[in-house]
Amino acid sequence: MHTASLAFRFGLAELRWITAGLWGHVRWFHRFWFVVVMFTWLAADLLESWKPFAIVGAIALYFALWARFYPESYYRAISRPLWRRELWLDLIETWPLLMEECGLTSVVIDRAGEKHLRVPSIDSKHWRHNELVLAPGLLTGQTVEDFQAVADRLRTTVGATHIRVTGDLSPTLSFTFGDALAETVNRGLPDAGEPWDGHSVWMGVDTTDDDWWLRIAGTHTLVAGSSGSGKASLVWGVTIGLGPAIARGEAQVHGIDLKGGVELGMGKSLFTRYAVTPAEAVVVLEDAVEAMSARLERMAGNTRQHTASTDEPLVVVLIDEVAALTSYIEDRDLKNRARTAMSLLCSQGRAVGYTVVACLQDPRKETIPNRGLFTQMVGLRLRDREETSMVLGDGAIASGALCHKIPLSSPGIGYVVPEDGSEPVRVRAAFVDDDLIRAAAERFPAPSTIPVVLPEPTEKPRSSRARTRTKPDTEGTAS
Ligand SMILES: Nc1ncnc2c1ncn2[C@@H]1O[C@H](COP(=O)(O)OP(=O)(O)OP(=O)(O)O)[C@@H](O)[C@H]1O
Repeated sequence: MHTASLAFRFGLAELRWITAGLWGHVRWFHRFWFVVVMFTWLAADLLESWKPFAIVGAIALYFALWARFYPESYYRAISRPLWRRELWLDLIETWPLLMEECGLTSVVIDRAGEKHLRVPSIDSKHWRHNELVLAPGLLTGQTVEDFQAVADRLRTTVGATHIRVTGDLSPTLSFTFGDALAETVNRGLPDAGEPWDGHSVWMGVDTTDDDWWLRIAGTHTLVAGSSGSGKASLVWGVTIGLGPAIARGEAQVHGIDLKGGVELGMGKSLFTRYAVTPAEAVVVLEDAVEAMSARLERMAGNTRQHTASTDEPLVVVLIDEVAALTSYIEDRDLKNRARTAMSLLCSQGRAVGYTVVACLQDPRKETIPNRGLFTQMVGLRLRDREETSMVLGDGAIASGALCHKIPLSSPGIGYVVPEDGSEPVRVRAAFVDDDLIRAAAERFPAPSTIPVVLPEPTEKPRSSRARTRTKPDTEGTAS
């Protein structure tokens, strides 16, 4: 009895699915359902048979079953092309109105005094996953900036979730529909035997649902994001992504955690060097500068580009909350030494396999004076337009990289501006949980660690001012 009731409920659920599928088809074909019904009716009448209805019904049922049991192939073969076509037809129908409403048309008066509305043409169009990419032709006197200025109006009218307006001489409009980044992406443990290309690590997905690979070697990366924006996913994404290379000795990560070890402590064994205080951090940075200089000397005249190997590994200096080192500490000497060492690493380390990945919350010039030496920027959620501009630049904002518009509910989402200056890419970093960090630390420990040895405190030479102040005292004693 119980089994029969279960079977009945299962059958009912299936029937509901299939009916929904059939209804979906009726909706898809709503533009010409009348024609289908008329032709079927006509055929049935001519043949004096019910068979045409049965054939049309069977075809609809076939598609409904396909959608039910093979939804992915159905989506690729049927729903997506139909949806794209419908959207495109709507867009070209409303394009002149859209251009006019956004102030992108112009009026010309011919010799007879008649007014003619001129509308930017659509010179080309293609789809890239869920992105519709259009290349409108500019009217005389128009610039790409004219399109960038009304980007948000274009986006909302078209019904897209995001828009990027890029290009120097002519604009390219990329409308994103749906959000491939809406769902959290989870990171898994990399395969121990996974070969490493020596350059990049997998970090998550981009807006077209492609893999996002962050370049690490040959570039210095600054990650900026407000509190809770998901910087930890970046920090651990880089470290765990390099895990197999760390375990093989092809990469070393020197971890500097200026939150006192709260962030990096859990995966300590992944780091070849590990520092939690400003004094230790400065030792790590200065030692890295020294080793980098030695490598520079070794490479001079032999090769111009470093290749990561077990003899000469890629060294990633990973700094969480870098402002605590370059700005917030009171010890001026440490602050200046840290700034100098970071500047040297950033200006000379790229070609010889020394690279810096630094995270911070506040991207102002005062907190990170050597910001300009970072060649690759990742902007997560930021507080305002000004902060976005500081991290990614005004050009990226105009192209649609709006870090200050990333909602609080989307940690890990951000924009990357690669060092080649190409267009900003919207990305979502894969989420890393504590269990994964522990598992990675266990599976990919650094083959050797180098302890951070603080120099013995030396007595400071007394300044002339100090001497002046003590003089009356001495004199007083003498008298
Ligand atoms: N990539 C991600 N996908 C989904 N959720 C995430 C992601 N990264 C982080 N989160 C969630 O957001 C919360 C805050 O993230 P995280 O600790 O990384 O922020 P943060 O920028 O490092 O903040 P703070 O600077 O204050 O330490 C986490 O507890 C986690 O639940």
